Amino acid sequence: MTDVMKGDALKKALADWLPGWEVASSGDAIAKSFRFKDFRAAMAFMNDVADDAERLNHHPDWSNSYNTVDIQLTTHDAGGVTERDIELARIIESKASGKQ
Ligand SMILES: C[C@H](O)[C@H](O)[C@H]1CNC2=NC(N)=NC(=O)C2=N1
Repeated sequence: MTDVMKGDALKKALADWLPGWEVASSGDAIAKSFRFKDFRAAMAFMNDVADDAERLNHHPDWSNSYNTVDIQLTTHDAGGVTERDIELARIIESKASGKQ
């Protein structure tokens, strides 16, 4: 199983790779809120990411309200943030870019 990332190592990974992502208050997840043009754009984004989540067998914890999608990523099996979350977050960044 992949190692859980914590503390400064996790903060550095976010600073280096994932602008706007933060460690959730629980410390067990990384989080970012995305805002799109409208509800349809938010749904299109979620469907787009869903295909990658299935392919990776790694799924976001997320919610939608109109044009906003709040995302938390954690590796449930490991009980914290792992490289798999960083990988999915990077995909999410690329899918969101230019659409917000
Ligand atoms: C059985 C199945 O492989 C696991 O439940 C997968 C599915 N998707 C998952 N997604 C996430 N985010 N964390 C997991 O630990 C996880 N585990």
